[in-house]
Amino acid sequence: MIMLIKVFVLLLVVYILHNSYKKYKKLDKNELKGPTPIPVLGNLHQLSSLPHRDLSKMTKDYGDIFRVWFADLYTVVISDPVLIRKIYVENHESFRDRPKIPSMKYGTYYHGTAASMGEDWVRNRGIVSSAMRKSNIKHIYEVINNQVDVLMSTMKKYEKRSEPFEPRYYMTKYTMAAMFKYIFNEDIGEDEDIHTGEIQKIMGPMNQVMEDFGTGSLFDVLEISQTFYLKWLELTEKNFPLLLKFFNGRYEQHLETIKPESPRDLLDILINEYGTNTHDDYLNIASTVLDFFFAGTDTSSTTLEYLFLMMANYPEIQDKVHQEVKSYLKQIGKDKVELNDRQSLPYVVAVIKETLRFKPVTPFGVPRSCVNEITIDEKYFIPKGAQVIINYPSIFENEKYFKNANQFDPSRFLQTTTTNTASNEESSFNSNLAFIPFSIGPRNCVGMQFAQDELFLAFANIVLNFTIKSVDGKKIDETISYGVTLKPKTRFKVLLEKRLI
Ligand code: HEM
Repeated sequence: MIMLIKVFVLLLVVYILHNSYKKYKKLDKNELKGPTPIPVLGNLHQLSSLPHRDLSKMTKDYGDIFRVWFADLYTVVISDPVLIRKIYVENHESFRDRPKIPSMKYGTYYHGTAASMGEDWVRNRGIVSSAMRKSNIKHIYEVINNQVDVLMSTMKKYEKRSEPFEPRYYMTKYTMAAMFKYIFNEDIGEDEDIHTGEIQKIMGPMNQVMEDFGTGSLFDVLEISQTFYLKWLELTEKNFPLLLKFFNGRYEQHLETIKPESPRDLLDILINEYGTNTHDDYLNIASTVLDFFFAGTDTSSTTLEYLFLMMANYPEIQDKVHQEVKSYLKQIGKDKVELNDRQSLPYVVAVIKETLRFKPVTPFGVPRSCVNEITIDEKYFIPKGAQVIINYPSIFENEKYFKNANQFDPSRFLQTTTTNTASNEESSFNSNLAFIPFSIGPRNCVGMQFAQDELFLAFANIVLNFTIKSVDGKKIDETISYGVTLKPKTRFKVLLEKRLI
């Protein structure tokens, strides 16, 4: 027994020595600065329940680009838009991959859009971008527009009954129903309960997956446990199989009824583009569909939830939005906002942008990985395999780019100075070079346009029709809680009053 303990202690000492050597050895003369790590945990012990805040504080000590150790994962944190451009745009090829950690691998095995790597990603991204173009703007618009009608009808019922309305529930339903229609050509009834109907079949397991390993697990970033953790997920994790089962039902139905020459929805287009010959084709289609649900529902619905919160807390801004929409529609003789009205409603767009800035939903976006060692600007060395994350809240709170950054002030987006080098689609939205909620470069958010359309149509029509007020006449708590998305800590309700159009 004593012998056994001795062997164990010896192994532990060797492990800690080896682990420390890895963390303390000098990598390069241009090595990034960062807080001193401890063996095994690295800097994890320095992170609280709001890690983006802790990393923002570290920016003050170590600069706009620094390194932290998430246990054994060397991580580069960037908080400066100029550096992000150098990395994500000018050196895109060196940073286009995702970290090879169990939670990224499990489930999709690096298939689809969000988790694939290298040339596979180039092909997948090409297919999904082309599929989105083929499903054409008019179709996407119709999908979203119909969901706005359903939403307005529901909200009117709440308003008539003077019953408090819960934005989180209905904004989830709105973005989920839009996704169901866009991907499966499937209608979600106005009366369907998201906790018991079709939506729940995907949302339940999806939320559980995000809760279980979406925000990272120690086993994910400890080298010694990675193989075991992946195996453990494969053997015990129950939600991803449920997601695949849900997808399979739709996939089989589509295969039986598809007419390749007239695709009905995104799934038909993906089947046409990938084909159905190999298991890889199947995994790419399944993963792409699940990526859209994971990346494209909670992000948009949480932003809409924040829009309700901000409108209730800033009634004068809400009135200004209403006035802009109302007087414009009066001029052109309409009673509903459509997508082609966007150019004529700059304040509506400014309020959406300011909400994305003031309450960013993705604290770190989706992490990237460095493919080959590289030195940026001849002074920032990034080793091969390093994880790279953007600290979005830190950029959006930077006074250098956003004056009076701690104030909710949509008017900052009315004075536009285009000083960036982004693509046309990006630069028309990112009028301030630091305003990059959808990331930048070739691997930015593929659903950026979809999200903007969803937000614009819902928000403009809501504020046109209703006054949003807090239930008790006081300000609603603006505190956030950390997760895959940053959400309002309190699940709030609002009162809706009818506006005279
Ligand atoms: C407010 C809403 C949204 C925000 C703030 C947002 C933000 C982001 C960010 C920051 C990334 C990471 C990009 C990178 O690696 O640099 C991303 C990726 C992605 N987003 Fe969005 N997103 C939103 C809505 C959507 C929607 C509606 C969809 C689908 C229709 C979508 C689909 C995706 C996909 C598939 C990726 C992975 C892209 C790739 O790896 O090539 N997102 N998003």
